[in-house]
Amino acid sequence: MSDFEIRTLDPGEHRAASNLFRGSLHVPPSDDADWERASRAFQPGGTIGAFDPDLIGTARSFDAELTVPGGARRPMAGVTGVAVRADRTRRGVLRALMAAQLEDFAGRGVVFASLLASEAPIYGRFGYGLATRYRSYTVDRHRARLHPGAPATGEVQLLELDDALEVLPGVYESLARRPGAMSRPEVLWRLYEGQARRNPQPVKAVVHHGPDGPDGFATYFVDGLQAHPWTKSLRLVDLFPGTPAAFAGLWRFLLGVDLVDTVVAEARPLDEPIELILADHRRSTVDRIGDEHWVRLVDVPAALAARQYGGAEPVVVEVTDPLLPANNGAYRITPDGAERTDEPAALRLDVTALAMVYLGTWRVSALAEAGRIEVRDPAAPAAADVLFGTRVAAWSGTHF
Ligand SMILES: CC(=O)SCCNC(=O)CCNC(=O)[C@H](O)C(C)(C)COP(=O)(O)OP(=O)(O)OC[C@H]1O[C@@H](n2cnc3c(N)ncnc32)[C@H](O)[C@@H]1OP(=O)(O)O
Repeated sequence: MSDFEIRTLDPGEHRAASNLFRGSLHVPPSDDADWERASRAFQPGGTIGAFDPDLIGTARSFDAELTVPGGARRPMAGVTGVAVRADRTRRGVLRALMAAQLEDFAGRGVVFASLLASEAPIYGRFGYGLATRYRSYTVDRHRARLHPGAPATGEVQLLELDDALEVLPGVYESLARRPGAMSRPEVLWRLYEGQARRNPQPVKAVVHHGPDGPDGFATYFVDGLQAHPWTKSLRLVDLFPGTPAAFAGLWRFLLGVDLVDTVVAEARPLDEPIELILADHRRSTVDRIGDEHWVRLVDVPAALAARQYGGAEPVVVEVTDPLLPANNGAYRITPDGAERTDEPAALRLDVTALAMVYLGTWRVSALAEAGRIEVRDPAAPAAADVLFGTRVAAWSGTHF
C-alpha cells in the first residue's frame, strides 16, 4: 500500500491533471491556446487527484443523463481523464480513485457512470461492463446510389463551424434517442468545439429539415489536398438522424459532395441500415466492430426500475456488487418493471455482467453460456433474453 491522499482539484490544478492525462497517453501537453479551450471542458469540482505529495493520479467526471430502454433518462456521470503517473502505477492508485468517484456518485444520486476505455481489461473489476458496441464502415461514393425506395423528403442546409456551434446543441436535444444515448452538457460541446477548431481541415455541418423542422444533422471534414494517393475521404464526426427520412437525406447529401472518393462513418450503431438504403449494399464495407461505452450501474434498484422490459415470464436475478454493497440482493424482473424481492434467484450475476445485458447489447443466455452468469433455473436465460432485449441496438454516439 503506497501513501497517498485523494482530494478534489481546484480549477487552478486542472491543467496539471490534463498534462498528467495527456502524458499517460503519450501526447504532449496542451499549449496555452489549446488549454484556453480545453479548460472549458472541465466541470468545476469534477476532477479528483491522488497526491504523494505530487499529483500522481487523476480522474474526471461530468454530469449528464443516460437514456435507457423505453426512453426514460436518468442521471449519469461521464468518466474521463483517468491516469496514473508511469512511476506510480500498479500500487492501487486507480483503485482508490475509482472507489472515491463511485462513493461520490452514489452519495449524490447518480444512477449510472459511463466511460470509453483505453484498454479492455481495466474497468470490469470496478463494475463497468461493455454496454454499447459500434461498427465503422466506408461507402464508395463514386459507385454508391440510394435505393429508389429510400425516403426522399426534406432538405439539408450546410452550416459553417461558427453557425453549427450555435445550432447543433438545440437540434441534438430535440432528437429521439436510442438506449445508451446521453445528453450533451455544455462541457462536451466545448470539448467538441476545441477539437473542431484544432482540426487541420475545416469542419462543416449539415442539418436535415423535415416537415416539422430540424430532424437530424451531420458534421464532417474532408481530407486535405496533401492526402496521398489523391483519393479523398469525407470523414463523419457526428451523424444523428432523428428519422428514417433524415438518415436517407443526410446520406443523399454526403454521397453528393464533390471531390470525395469515400465516405468514412466511424463508430456507428450496429443496426444502422446503411446497406438497406443503398441500391447495391456492397458499396458499403464494414471496417471494424469495436467497444463503445462501458457502463456502471451505480444505483442498481433505480436503474432496473427505470427501463422497460419485453414480454416474458418473470425472472429473479441476484446481483453481487463488492464495491457498492447497497446494490447486493435479489430483483424480480417482469414485463411491468423490476423491484427487490426475497424470492430465490433463477440467475446469479455480478454488477459487471448486469451492465452488459442492461441496455440489451448482449444476451443473457450468451453470458450464461460463456460462464459469466450462473444459472439456477434452466428456463431463466431464454426468458431473460426477452425481458432485457431491445428493439433497436443500444448506442451512444457521444465520445469524450
Ligand atoms: C476513461 C479513461 O480515461 S480511459 C484512459 C485510462 N488511462 C490510460 O490508459 C493511461 C495509461 N495508464 C494508466 O495511467 C494506468 O496504468 C491506469 C490508470 C490504467 C491504471 O492505474 P494503476 O494505478 O496502475 O491501477 P491500480 O494499481 O489501481 O490497479 C488496479 C487493478 O487493475 C489492474 N490494472 C491496472 N491497469 C491495468 C491495465 N492497463 N491492464 C490490465 N490490468 C490493469 C491492476 O493489475 C490491478 O489489478 P488487481 O485488482 O487484480 O490488483
